Amino acid sequence: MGRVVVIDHPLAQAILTTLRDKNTKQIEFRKGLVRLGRLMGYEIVKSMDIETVEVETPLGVKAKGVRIRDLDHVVIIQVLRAAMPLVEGLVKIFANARMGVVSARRVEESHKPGSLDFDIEITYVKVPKILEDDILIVADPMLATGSTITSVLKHVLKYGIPKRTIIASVIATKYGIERVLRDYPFAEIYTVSIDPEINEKGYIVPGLGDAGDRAFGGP
Ligand SMILES: O=P(O)(O)OC[C@H]1O[C@H](OP(=O)(O)OP(=O)(O)O)[C@H](O)[C@@H]1O
Ligand SMILES: O=c1cc[nH]c(=O)[nH]1
Ligand SMILES: [Mg+2]
Repeated sequence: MGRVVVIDHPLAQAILTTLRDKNTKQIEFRKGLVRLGRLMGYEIVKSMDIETVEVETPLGVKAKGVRIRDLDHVVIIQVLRAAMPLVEGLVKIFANARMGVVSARRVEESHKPGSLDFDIEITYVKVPKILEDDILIVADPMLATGSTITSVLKHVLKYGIPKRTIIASVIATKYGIERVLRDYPFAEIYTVSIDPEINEKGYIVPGLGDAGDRAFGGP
């Protein structure tokens, strides 16, 4: 069942503020995305099923604890290229995840007057088999028009239907979210902010600029 989670933890909001700042340089920008990936991982874990277990400590006594079974069933897909640092953070939490990549590009020339949407060129897809117990996390820091993520999901879900489908984004828009949930009503969108606008070039406003260019130093 679809839902939207805005991570309002002050640390996440502070890191996002650094990312938005035009004076933040490449290395700090990438580090910020890594840190947000880790925080997003914590937030996603909060929604996972937990079972109670018992272990024996070196003192020979029993201690009650928990096990998060879902941690063994995570599949992470990174959308090249801007998702790479975000995924570096996510795998610190989901160390055992099976992983895949999709290379997607917004075709800037496809932007038509009167429509926000872009055609998406997908040039490489490598996705592991997705099983019914899996939690699928598709990472892409920017969810602007939703053109990219809807195209990516179309490809990825051919590899199997998971128990949950999570989009891990940093900034989303209302337009993009509605588009994703219209096509994939079961999707769960995690984000740090929902920004109010998309400009005529398809950039989120106020946004943070071009995430790929800022993380990797140019187009
Ligand atoms: O919701 P949308 O309107 O589709 O926009 C979001 C996409 O735009 C950017 O990709 P871009 O094509 O710039 O590739 P890059 O990550 O390599 O820079 C970003 O990384 C998202 O994938
Ligand atoms: O604002 C935006 C929109 C899409 N992709 C980006 O990198 N930034
Ligand atoms: Mg880009």
